[in-house]
Amino acid sequence: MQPYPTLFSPLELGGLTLANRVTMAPLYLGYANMDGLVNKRLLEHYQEMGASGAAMVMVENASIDPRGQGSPFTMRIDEDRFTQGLAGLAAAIQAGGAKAGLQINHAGRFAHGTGHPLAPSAVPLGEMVPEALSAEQIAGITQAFARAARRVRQAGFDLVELHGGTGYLLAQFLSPRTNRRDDAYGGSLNNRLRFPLEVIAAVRREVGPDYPVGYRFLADEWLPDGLQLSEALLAAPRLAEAGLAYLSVMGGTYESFFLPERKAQEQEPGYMLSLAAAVKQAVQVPVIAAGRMQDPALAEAALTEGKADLIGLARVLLADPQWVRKAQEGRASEIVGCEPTCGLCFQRVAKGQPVFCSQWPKQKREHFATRD
Ligand SMILES: Cc1cc2nc3c(=O)[nH]c(=O)nc-3n(C[C@H](O)[C@H](O)[C@H](O)COP(=O)(O)O)c2cc1C
Repeated sequence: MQPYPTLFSPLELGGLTLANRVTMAPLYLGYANMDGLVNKRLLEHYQEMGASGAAMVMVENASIDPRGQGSPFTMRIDEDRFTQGLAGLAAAIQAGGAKAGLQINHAGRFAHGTGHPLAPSAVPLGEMVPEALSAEQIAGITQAFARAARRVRQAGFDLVELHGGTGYLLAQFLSPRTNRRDDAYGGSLNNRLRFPLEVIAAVRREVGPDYPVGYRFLADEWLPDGLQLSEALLAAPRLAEAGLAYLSVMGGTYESFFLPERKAQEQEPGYMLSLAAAVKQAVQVPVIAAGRMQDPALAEAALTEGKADLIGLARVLLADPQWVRKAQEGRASEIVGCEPTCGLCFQRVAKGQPVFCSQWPKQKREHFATRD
């Protein structure tokens, strides 16, 4: 008998039929070269993820604007010339049987590079003071999101996801901490929602009414003066009703991840599940819960208890690409776990090195460890 019947039951998501409730959550790995193009390493990795048995694979964030690129090794989707390579990535995932999605992003104040990053307001980040966006620049970025979403569709992906998590630009507008504007884009929650809602509307116009648009949603910044869950629960239905296929819930930003109390929390199984459960109560669309959903029994319970509709696996699936098959075949005890105290993937991202997992066999680690 199937030990996790709900986990392996199908789900309708924005018009797509997913074979089960497992999705690969986006995981930036720094595999692109500085040209932002899809390369062999990316194809190889995502082909493996597409064949993992997960019903959907959401490819890590790709940059919609050179001034919004998270790192020099982030994939780009800000010009038509990137579409062809991305089409290969979509096909590689779909060849394994999974639905393929691509996450698109503007990193705002967390963008890398020289000069001033752009942000809703000039709120310092350490020594760096970002440049507050003008209304014209906001309109330009909104259009860049829409054009990027069109390229996602043209590349053959089944859906697009807007990155409103990790404290990137969409989240920066929603946050009372990073959005101190006194125009129509700042102040009240209504005003702080304006930019994300305009982006969703522009993307919808560009991709059409039937193409699924998902949203990575930061439900709590986990910072005293940041966006709190109580306010996020008012924002979530507004975003969802603007035409989203789902909300993929997360907590924390680059400014909270490394606080000692948050580090301990991040090592707990299902550490973002309570956020997903709260958001699920507030919206009508499906909700994805990620965050050390290592144990298939925990994933099954999250679904049967109505805390989430889909389970997102990021490091969990990276550590063991056989997770889905092992769970499905009653071999959960054989799953190779992501080690909670390891942090190697974060460390390599921070150093600009391509990520490998400490749990991988030596040959695979060496294969992915060096840039072409
Ligand atoms: C190295 C690394 C890169 C990540 N990159 C992204 C990303 O590009 N987009 C995103 O929405 N989340 C990203 N995340 C967050 C994951 O999607 C996920 O929410 C989180 O890692 C918890 O799930 P897990 O315990 O299965 O890894 C990243 C996380 C890590 C550790």
